[in-house]
Amino acid sequence: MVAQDPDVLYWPQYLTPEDADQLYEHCSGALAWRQETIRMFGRVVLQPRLQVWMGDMAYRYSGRTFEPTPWDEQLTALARRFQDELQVPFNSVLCNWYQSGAHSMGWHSDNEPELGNEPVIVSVSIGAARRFVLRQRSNHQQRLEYLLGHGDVLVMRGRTQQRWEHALPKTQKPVGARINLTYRYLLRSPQP
Ligand SMILES: O=C(O)CCC(=O)C(=O)O
Ligand SMILES: [Fe+2]
Repeated sequence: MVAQDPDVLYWPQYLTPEDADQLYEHCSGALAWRQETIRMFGRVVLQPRLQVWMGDMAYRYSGRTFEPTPWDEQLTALARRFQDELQVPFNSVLCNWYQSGAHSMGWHSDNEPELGNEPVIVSVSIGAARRFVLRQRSNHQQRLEYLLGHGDVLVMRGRTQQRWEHALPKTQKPVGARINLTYRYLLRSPQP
């Protein structure tokens, strides 16, 4: 079998609009959202989004360690659904809240060593639709783009994190708020 490159599954409206509405209400109200700082080129800057790291272990990226908040019941139920669907375990979820078009996520790969070689990352989108873009590391002209809407799920797996980067670009257009949940499996806690 030829390996998919990138290996991306896209399941539009995986959640019904009603379930997605309910999940949005729940997440926006019940999670302990924070606007975190990270170190970028030696400077400490606020991230252009709110975040919650949830799960069994701490997570380390961009020079910071994030201690987890305990599992939420609804987000645990979703993790079980994805485990059944994809036959791989998930023990963490990074929640991102983009409150306007000015909130974004820059180019990166989810390639921290704790995620292992070929991580399976499941991304759930709720709220306003936003562009999600992938580009090949070795050729930035090679791109793939999805408009991730309310209830959509996108899965990245195989060598996608090794060979591709992804981003959620800012937009000047007036857009509503969007919450994104990315389920991951951490092999171990980060090494100090
Ligand atoms: O918001 C998104 O769709 C992307 C989130 C993402 O790439 C991440 O959390 O690593
Ligand atoms: Fe990512």
